[in-house]
Amino acid sequence: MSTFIEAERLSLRYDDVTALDEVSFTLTGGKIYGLLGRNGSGKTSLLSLLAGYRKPSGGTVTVGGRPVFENAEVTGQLCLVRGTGDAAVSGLKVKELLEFAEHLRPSWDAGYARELVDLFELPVDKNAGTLSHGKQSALGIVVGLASRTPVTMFDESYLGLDAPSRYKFYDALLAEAMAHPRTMILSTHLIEEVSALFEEVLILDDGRLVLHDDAEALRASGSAVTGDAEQVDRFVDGMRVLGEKRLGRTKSAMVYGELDADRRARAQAAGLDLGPLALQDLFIHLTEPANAHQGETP
Ligand SMILES: Nc1ncnc2c1ncn2[C@@H]1O[C@H](COP(=O)(O)OP(=O)(O)OP(=O)(O)O)[C@@H](O)[C@H]1O
Repeated sequence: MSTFIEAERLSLRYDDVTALDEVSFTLTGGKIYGLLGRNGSGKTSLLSLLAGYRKPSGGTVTVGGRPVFENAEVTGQLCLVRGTGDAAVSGLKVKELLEFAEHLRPSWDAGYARELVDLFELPVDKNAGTLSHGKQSALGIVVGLASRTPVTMFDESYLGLDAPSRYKFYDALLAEAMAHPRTMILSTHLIEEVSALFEEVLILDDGRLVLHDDAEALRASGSAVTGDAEQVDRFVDGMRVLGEKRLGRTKSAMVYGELDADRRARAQAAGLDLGPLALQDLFIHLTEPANAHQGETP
């Protein structure tokens, strides 16, 4: 199935709350997409529309050119894992829940599911609803990965996972994306941890899409300038500074825009380090109330 995803002026309202406001984008598919946004920015709302869980209040969303809502041919190819999964309400044992997931997904890989169950040390005979928060998240991740659906979405699936388990998830996701390329969308606000996985990034703010771009291009769209605070201040004077951090006499300033050879030589002469822009800094800058809704560039 083609996983070309197209949203056209997509809106979702809950009574008087506009959760998504005329969001438009095209995802060509076969990549790992990062969906970023602060709490309440509309990430879950957008994923529920992409998964066909809800009907848009306005606009359209299609996968492979076909509308998603109430279209079983399309929704059978999609898997959305929400937060800690839906394990708590199922009343099923872990192994029964996995059998149920297998029954729903023609693309399910049972051998891979067993490997992941071992990786996350899930007790298969335990009632899924009695698992710890983190283990329920891990179960959701197993369902999402082993489903091998052409479009797989993880809505803040790291919730409750401890750091070692989160890194197991990131490693498994990357290995899976390389071995079985498919469209994966991850919503998160733990940006620094996962940003290296993203090939494209979408940032929502207050129900609007404020940025959609290639992750590499974003990292290259600016620089982190680090060194002696006075030298940094002198160097960035007149440039567009997205954010700053200071530790004692050392300062790091995130600047937007390409640095030409002359600027780079000046940085070197002043003993300053130049690194790529961190997606997290761009995210914070774009979603700060003072900077909100200013279009597709920082
Ligand atoms: N069922 C609902 N009824 C009414 N309002 C809702 C409902 N679900 C979400 N909202 C509202 O819609 C807006 C977007 O919420 P959404 O859950 O999509 O954001 P989010 O980016 O996923 O947030 P978070 O990171 O906190 O999970 C918020 O203002 C939220 O309060």
